[in-house]
Amino acid sequence: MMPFKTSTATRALARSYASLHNVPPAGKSPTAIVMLNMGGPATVPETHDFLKNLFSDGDLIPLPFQSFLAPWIAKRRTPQIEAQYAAIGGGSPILKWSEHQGAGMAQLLDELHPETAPHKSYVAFRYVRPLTEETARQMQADGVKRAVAFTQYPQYSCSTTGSSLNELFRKKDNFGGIEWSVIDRWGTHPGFVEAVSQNIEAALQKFPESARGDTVILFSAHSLPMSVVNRGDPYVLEVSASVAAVMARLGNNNPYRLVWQSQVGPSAWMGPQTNDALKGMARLGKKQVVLVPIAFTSDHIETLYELDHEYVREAEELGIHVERAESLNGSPVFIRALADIAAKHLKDYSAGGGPTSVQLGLRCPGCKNATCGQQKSWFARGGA
Ligand SMILES: C=CC1=C(C)c2cc3[nH]c(cc4nc(cc5[nH]c(cc1n2)c(C)c5CCC(=O)O)C(CCC(=O)O)=C4C)c(C)c3C=C
Ligand code: FES
Ligand SMILES: [Fe+2]
Repeated sequence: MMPFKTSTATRALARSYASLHNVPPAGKSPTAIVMLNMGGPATVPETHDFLKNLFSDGDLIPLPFQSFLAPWIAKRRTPQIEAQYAAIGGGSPILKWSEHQGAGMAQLLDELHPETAPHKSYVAFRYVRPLTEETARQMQADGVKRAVAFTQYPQYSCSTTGSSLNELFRKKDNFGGIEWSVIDRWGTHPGFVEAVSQNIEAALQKFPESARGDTVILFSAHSLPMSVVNRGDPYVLEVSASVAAVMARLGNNNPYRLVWQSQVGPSAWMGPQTNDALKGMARLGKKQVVLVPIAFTSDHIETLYELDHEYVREAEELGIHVERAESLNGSPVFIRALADIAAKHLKDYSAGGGPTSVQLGLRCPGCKNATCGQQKSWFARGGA
């Protein structure tokens, strides 16, 4: 234990010395902001490897005989999912949007927090390139000594952000002993809330003014298996908090519900399901709905295929007019929010704040995954 304590103390001392004496960062080594996300196949032929990596992730889907079952399930599922990526233009736009958002954020950060400039954003995906090892190689080539792991999932789930942090922990040696801190959730940040609200307002504008107040706002988030919810995963609570914050910002002028999409397989998942909720709205005589993706910051098959191709069409056949609020994608308000979140984190850290949120330290009451515990302790020591 002693070496950890010593290195944490040394880092804290160096940080407070630097902040008191305004010492510029040594050399030109950039402060890395590592944007963590799941990724998606950039082209249709990459779908199989994406699914294979996804079904091999025991933090997301623990399977018996995982290394045998994962390739088998992936192979069976590939044609159906390939067709969906083909239908949305030949691949997932997530890498394009992550690079765009990251570059905009890093540029703003140099102004907002010059003490840690230059900042450079990196993408680390969980299931497609650039995977953690590739990002680590690039960061080593750039001489990175200090990095912030910045989850791009606004709300924390052990199956998403937790999986990415576990993967960083497992691959830590590839980075060559750099100093880490973590931004693990930001689902009620005012800038994020503002960006989502503006996209909802734009969708509401598409309805005639006289009937706008009757429009139902349906927030749709990727569902979770009930086994994960009942383990004590914080995601459902945190998505609900985002919804409440957005509705408060919109003045609570419309009725709304939070519904859940994209469940996979036969087990019980969090509900109500988005498509059932739309049918329910039709049955209740509701004629206007704004559909809002709330748990993902760029377009992906769940918005472009599942929502736009399937649910919106089905709802319109039932006589409902549905407008989907745009995903955050290139929203300048959102990019500014990312920069504000990172700047505050770097400022607090320079002032002696901890490397992670207090909340990250607590494992789910039902957690049996030893890696979660090791990962949390390691990040709590700043990656030492
Ligand atoms: C916050 C978002 C997401 C949560 C929470 C989440 C949990 C979760 N997902 C699966 C299984 C699959 N997810 C798949 C695709 C997929 N998942 C998300 C987001 C969350 N998942 C997105 C954005 C995507 C699509 C990626 C893209 O298009 O860019 C898939 C693959 C597609 C399919 O086969 O249907 C699976 C499988 C589980 C089991 C889970 C919680 C434990
Ligand atoms: S599953 Fe939540 S901390 Fe391990
Ligand atoms: Fe998923």
